[in-house]
Amino acid sequence: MNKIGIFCSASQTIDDIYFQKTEELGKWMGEQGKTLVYGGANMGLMECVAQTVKQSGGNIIGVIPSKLEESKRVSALPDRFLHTKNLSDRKDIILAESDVMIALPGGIGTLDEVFHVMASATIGYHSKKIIFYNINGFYDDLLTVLKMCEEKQFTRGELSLYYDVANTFKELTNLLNK
Ligand SMILES: Nc1ncnc2c1ncn2[C@@H]1O[C@H](COP(=O)(O)O)[C@@H](O)[C@H]1O
Repeated sequence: MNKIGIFCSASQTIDDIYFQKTEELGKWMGEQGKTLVYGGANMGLMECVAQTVKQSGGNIIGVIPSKLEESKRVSALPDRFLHTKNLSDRKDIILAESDVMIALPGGIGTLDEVFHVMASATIGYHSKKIIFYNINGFYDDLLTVLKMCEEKQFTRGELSLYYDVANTFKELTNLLNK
């Protein structure tokens, strides 16, 4: 798993623990020579992971829609940019470029990306997984809702076919090393 897609918050005002855990992941990715594939913005956990991947020797691909390019929120860190027309094709390009994807804590943008990846897997477009990095139990409530959908048979089979959960950094790197 060399190319790792990351979906994560663009917010600057979240608790410091999310930045610390993101830095730990970015450092590991750089040291392992991994490539980060992400949304390419210079904000929040996105810029944080890109900075630490870069400092530790990894490569970075930023996938950036034209509307965001106009907004001056584009990071200077990616080694390569892939330009997209809109948010929808960006999700497909991040998916196509990544071997596996991680959901760090995030808001509506992150959740949109995660659900796009899982929904397209359920109908056979691909067989790549999302790993929820459950820092501080951030995804506990969402995971409960997914389980409830499964128990009430609103899903086609077990959703755990499409995602894994890492509650610790060790669990995350074990999944990435599989
Ligand atoms: N301003 C943005 N620039 C680039 N990418 C963005 C931006 N806002 C959202 N994204 C994408 O969505 C998530 C972050 O959204 P949150 O609502 O903060 O979770 C990130 O993975 C970007 O790909």
